Amino acid sequence: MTSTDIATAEGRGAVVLLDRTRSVVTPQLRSTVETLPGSIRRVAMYHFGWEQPDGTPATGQAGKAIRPALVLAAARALGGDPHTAVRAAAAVELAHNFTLLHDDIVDEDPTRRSRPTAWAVFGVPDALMAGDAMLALALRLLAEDRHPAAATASARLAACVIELCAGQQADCAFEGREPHEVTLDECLGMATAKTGALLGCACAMGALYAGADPEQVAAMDAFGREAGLAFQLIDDLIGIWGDPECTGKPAGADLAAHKKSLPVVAALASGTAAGAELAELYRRPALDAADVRRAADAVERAGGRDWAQTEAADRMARAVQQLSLAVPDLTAAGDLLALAEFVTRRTR
Ligand SMILES: CC(C)=CCC/C(C)=C/CC/C(C)=C/COP(=O)(O)OP(=O)(O)O
Repeated sequence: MTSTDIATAEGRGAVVLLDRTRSVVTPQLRSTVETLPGSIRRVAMYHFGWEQPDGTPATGQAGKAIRPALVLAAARALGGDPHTAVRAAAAVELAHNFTLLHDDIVDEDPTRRSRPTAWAVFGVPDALMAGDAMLALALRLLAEDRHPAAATASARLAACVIELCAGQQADCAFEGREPHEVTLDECLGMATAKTGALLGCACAMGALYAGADPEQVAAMDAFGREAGLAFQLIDDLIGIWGDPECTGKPAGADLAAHKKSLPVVAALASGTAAGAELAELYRRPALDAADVRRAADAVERAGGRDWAQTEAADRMARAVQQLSLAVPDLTAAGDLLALAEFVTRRTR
């Protein structure tokens, strides 16, 4: 296999690139997860869709693999060999899945990737421990990697996970505040930490594995963060208006959970009558299906949906600007551009 086989989607789009990434990274990911002991292994194998809860084989969705694709594509864009970054790509995906396992517990989400969440099947303690073990696996993969960039990449991933935890903590703290008390700037900062940081870290790790200089690594990180914020904005729109067939979650799930997502906070901050209507709905302890539809309509009328779409496009423009600092000849960065474009037009 050549480096072209593993990280290029030129002319074929991000879907092909993500497929190729999964075909290269999944064997590393799976063999790493299979080293886990007993019931922790069982939970992790179920979470990735490789096994049923009883341990029999399954063919469920394992995730889109956006972050490992970014690692490989960033390495390639800067002249590195993506094959040398496969462990790093698997490490980033493990860290991402640690956050998903914990996030589902915190949010009490019943479904992920169109099946019951790990905590809903195995209970909170087992899902919690499987998440912890996944993070340890990520760091072990890097510790055992003999690539010269592995130690720096490991420190970067650890710092990123701390930032993710701070972002998640801020998100939880927002839930306990009155609707109008959360500002849009606070919310953008939270989303950058909770989501943007890991996409930035994935790009920076790819750059490190390509032997890039510190300025290029920083620009790659900034590219990933901006693209990550666009990704979160689209995720928030999907959380309100996503098709349950595609998302595997009930319509308006984020509104029913009173989430102060970016379109919601933009609507609440709009000073419009629709924003006030939304605030009134959010003060109710529980929203039925009709309330959820009214809340979605209020977000739209208050301009939250349009704002999020415009902001996502703006963040993508900033991402491309940063990318051009890391890779002045953007024709070498076609895969990264394809992935960035993919995250803003995805439906799940
Ligand atoms: C510390 C802690 C618990 C932090 C929580 C961070 C967190 C879960 C942020 C949300 C990020 C996000 C949009 C995930 C979906 O990714 P995706 O659509 O790429 O998922 P996939 O892998 O299923 O495709």
